[in-house]
Amino acid sequence: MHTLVLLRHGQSTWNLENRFTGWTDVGLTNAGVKEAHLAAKLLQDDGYSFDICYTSVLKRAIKTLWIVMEDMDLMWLPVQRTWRLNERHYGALQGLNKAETAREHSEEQVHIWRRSYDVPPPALEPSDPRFPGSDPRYKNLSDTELPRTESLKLTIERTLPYWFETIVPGIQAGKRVLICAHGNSLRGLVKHLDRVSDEDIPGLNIPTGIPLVYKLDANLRPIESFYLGDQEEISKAQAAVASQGKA
Ligand SMILES: O=C(O)[C@@H](CO)OP(=O)(O)O
Repeated sequence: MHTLVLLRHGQSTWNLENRFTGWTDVGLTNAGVKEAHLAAKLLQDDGYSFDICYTSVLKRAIKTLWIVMEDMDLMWLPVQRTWRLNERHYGALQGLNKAETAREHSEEQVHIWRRSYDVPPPALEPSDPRFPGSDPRYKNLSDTELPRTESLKLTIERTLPYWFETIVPGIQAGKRVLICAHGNSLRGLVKHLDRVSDEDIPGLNIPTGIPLVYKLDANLRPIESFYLGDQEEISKAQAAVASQGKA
């Protein structure tokens, strides 16, 4: 049996301001830092440890991972950063307040943009400063890889190749893996692991800073999965994420 832990970064400044974030590289709030410390404690108290960590190239996930590694005295572990674990690119919605957007375009429309499987938000123009084309961290991406917007489907299409080519061989070789990433890049991974249907995926919300443990069989099929911590608080945190798109 293999153990895999998924962790969404702690609360970011734009989570707090309820803004569509996507590839915008915002930092953690003090509450987000606390969440990362608590995640480390939950992992340590239950005896988890890791051999390798994966994260995105966005500082809210990297910083969360650093805190967890430091608290667990695992700062020596190898860390691989990849744009393929970045948050889904939110296109022209990046920076807008979710509740204001719901008031302007309706809650139904915002729910479709946030949670539908294959409807991408409005795309950015390449001349838009939010387009990642001139950011040095993405200089090796091809024109087709550089997103102007992403649905969950498109996010999964760039995340899963990394999962299969890089992460899976490590797990199969017996490595205990921690993936510290984002709400929607992790929703894509959970959709794949749990075979969640396109119809059911809108109902899946991943809270910030709470370790999600998967026990996987030899074929990497889930035997069980569970969040660490107070289950009532976790349900509340999931409901709070779902309601961020209310007017
Ligand atoms: O804004 C975002 O990038 C994501 C995660 O914070 O939001 P949502 O939960 O609305 O997909």
